Amino acid sequence: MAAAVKYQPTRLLGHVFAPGSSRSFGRSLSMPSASRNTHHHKLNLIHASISHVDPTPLSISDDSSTETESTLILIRHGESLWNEKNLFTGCCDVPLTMRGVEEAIEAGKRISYIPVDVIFTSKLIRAQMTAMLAMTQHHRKKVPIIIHNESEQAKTWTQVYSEKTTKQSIPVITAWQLNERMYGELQGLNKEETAERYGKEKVYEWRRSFDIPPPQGESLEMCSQRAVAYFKDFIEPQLRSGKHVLVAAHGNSLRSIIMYLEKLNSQEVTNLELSTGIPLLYIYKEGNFISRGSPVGPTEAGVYAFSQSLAVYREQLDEMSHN
Ligand SMILES: O=C(O)[C@H](O)COP(=O)(O)O
Repeated sequence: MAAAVKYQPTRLLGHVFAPGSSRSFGRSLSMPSASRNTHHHKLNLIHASISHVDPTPLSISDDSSTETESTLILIRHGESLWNEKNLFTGCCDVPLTMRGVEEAIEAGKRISYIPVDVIFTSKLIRAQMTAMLAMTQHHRKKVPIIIHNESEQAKTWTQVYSEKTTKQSIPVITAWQLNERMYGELQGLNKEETAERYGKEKVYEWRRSFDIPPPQGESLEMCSQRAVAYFKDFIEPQLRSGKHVLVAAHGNSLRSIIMYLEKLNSQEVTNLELSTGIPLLYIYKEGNFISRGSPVGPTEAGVYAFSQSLAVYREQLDEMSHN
């Protein structure tokens, strides 16, 4: 008999996608075989940098089986200074505004009781700031620490020599493959002026279509070829091993990943919009991704009780904070 948990199911608010029940996908996600040495080398480096991390125990013990499930949280960065100026940003590296900082902290509150064992983010400061600010709100109080594997010296000079400290840390992996899509000759241009110059339809096509790139830039399809490949090769294996993952990235690199997770077609992804700083929650179980919309608040029971193991984890944190 499943253990009774304090947090009872309530309907999740703020579904980002079509309202209604969660959508799980029967497709078993097999990790593509990696042939390139650099790829294996990078995979080993990631495994090495987080192998010490024991997945936060989240297992359901019930009559039928002890199934392990893991959580995936996706967050688009908070508002950036160029978002505020309505400029195309792409791969330009600009920081958050104060509002973006507040959005990141609010996002952190909303996921503050959901387990995070490893964080993936892009090479761009607005996504890295969002990840680090969000984690200041987490009740587990582990320290996110950016992993530097870019050279042998970087690895040596950033070595942590305390097992206890290592166990109290969350590795943060930065990857250019998660960068925002490169907006080419639109980067730095004002979106409204660009629409006046090229026409609203053309700019909408560049911004939201799947396979039409902006001038000298990436289409969403081109972006997904790097972002989704990275997700499959480096992030999915972590989920499969039971680790709970937070990905802090960008509007389009995340749209391409969600297109993969939700099996959206090129028309559906055109209609997919991601707000800045809103966390999206998925449960990964037996190779399937179950979309759970966006947690509205840290106390929202629905986030924890729709998956009993999350509810148990929530209670463990409550007990930790009372001890
Ligand atoms: O790169 C940008 O300008 C924004 O991050 C996303 O822009 P978009 O909403 O036009 O894709």
